[in-house]
Amino acid sequence: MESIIKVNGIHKVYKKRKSKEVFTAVCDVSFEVGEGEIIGLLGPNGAGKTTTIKTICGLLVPDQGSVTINGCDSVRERNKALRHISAVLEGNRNLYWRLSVQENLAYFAGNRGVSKREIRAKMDELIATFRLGDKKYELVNNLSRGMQQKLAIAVAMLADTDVVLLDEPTLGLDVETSYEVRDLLKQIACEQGKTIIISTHDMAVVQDLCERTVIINQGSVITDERVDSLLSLFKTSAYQIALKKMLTDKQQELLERQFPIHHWDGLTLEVNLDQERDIYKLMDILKQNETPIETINPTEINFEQVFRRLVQEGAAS
Ligand SMILES: Nc1ncnc2c1ncn2[C@@H]1O[C@H](COP(=O)(O)OP(=O)(O)OP(=O)(O)O)[C@@H](O)[C@H]1O
Repeated sequence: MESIIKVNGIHKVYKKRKSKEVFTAVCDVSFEVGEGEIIGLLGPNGAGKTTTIKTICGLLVPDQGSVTINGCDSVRERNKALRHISAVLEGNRNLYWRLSVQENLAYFAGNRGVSKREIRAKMDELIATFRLGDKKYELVNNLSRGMQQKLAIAVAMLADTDVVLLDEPTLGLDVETSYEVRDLLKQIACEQGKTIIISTHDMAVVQDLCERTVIINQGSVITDERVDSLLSLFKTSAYQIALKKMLTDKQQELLERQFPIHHWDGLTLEVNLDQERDIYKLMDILKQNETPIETINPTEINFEQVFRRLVQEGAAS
């Protein structure tokens, strides 16, 4: 697959104006994205996701390294590179709140070079796709956060670029709207073959939409893997154990020190184990503590657990 985005060892340092302190936000980040690929850019708060996205879309200039979009350098050939990109940064803030849905679309269509002949058809198509028909004349200010977010994504689709960058597209949305936005993104990705980078904390978005994930922690890439391989890598090692009696705090602490227990719920605990033999070790400890096991079941691991584990391992190494 041809790579349309190449991020080559980018490094970004922020300098605080007053104290002159420097802070390395991103350090030697490299990854590539193939044409039509959807990747999830993940990481805990402050990991460097937004800095990476802003560097890709030319809003920040890296201190070292480079980004190329379709072979164009994002600094030296900025305008040429940016022609390929649309971005939704910080959600609905890129909209005019005192204009209606339709007026926003018309304004941004003109702004992004959609020809006068095409504007009407393009607006109608996006209003239908994003199910904004009954809000067409509503001021953005009066829309719900979910509607505003849908409009922000629709605006990003106006220019019909090959690459779409989405920073936290489902942030602050209720479950239902989050599903709807996910479905719309899936539709756009499948039907239009766009290359999409989604920066998010929402693991369901990654599991549902992305083929691959680049995980950043403390400014560096810790994983660049297909989502399905990450899931199967950890699959067999997740267990749910139901106990017949509660553990004392001390026993619980002892177990937590030895095993990556990610969930306690009264008599049930969920644990991810590196090797099958660790389950016997854990059973042994429970037996020594005279805590009988009611049931023990391998569980289907979800992407959230995979992510947490990778970040914890990264922090520990
Ligand atoms: N303009 C700035 N000046 C100084 N430090 C900054 C600036 N912007 C970001 N940082 C710092 O750089 C680090 C990376 O920030 P960034 O916004 O890229 O992280 P993020 O992964 O997007 O975080 P979040 O998920 O919380 O949005 C953070 O520690 C942040 O405080």
